[in-house]
Amino acid sequence: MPNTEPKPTLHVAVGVILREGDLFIAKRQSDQHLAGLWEFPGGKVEADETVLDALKRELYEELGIDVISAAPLIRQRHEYDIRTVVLDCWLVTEFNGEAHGKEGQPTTWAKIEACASTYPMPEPNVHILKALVEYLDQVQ
Ligand SMILES: Nc1nc2c([nH]c(=O)n2[C@H]2C[C@H](O)[C@@H](COP(=O)(O)OP(=O)(O)OP(=O)(O)O)O2)c(=O)[nH]1
Ligand SMILES: [Mg+2]
Repeated sequence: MPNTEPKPTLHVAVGVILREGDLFIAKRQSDQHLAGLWEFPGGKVEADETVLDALKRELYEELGIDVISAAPLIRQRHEYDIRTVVLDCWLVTEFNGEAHGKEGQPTTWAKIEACASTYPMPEPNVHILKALVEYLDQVQ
């Protein structure tokens, strides 16, 4: 029978964490949507939160870091078969603590060029990486 449930839209706060040219990425776990792909850490924005609040909460919960400085980079919408996501991506350039996978997820610092190739990523992340490279070209 076809699924007639309306497709949910998730608003997701996403942290593009940059340190000395490398990005901090995490592997999605086997029980998650898009399992096995590498992502920029983050998670759903709750009803009572700003995106920045959600970003800070998620990066503390997932990586144990305190965000000091972050700025909006791109908002990328993508339709999956089971859901639509609105990825509200922020560039994080200053934080306290040593980022690590607090929830047992594999993590690594990766070169920008290795993201989405050596480390396979979800489709919309290609647009996020493009926005990052364009932004860095402007400011450097
Ligand atoms: N965090 C994150 N999610 C991404 C990225 N690219 C991408 O398509 N997504 C998708 C995967 C999921 O469908 C959705 C995030 O929702 P989720 O439900 O997995 O979020 P979560 O488990 O991390 O959230 P939470 O329970 O921690 O609040 O966004 C990305 O780079 N980072
Ligand atoms: Mg998450």
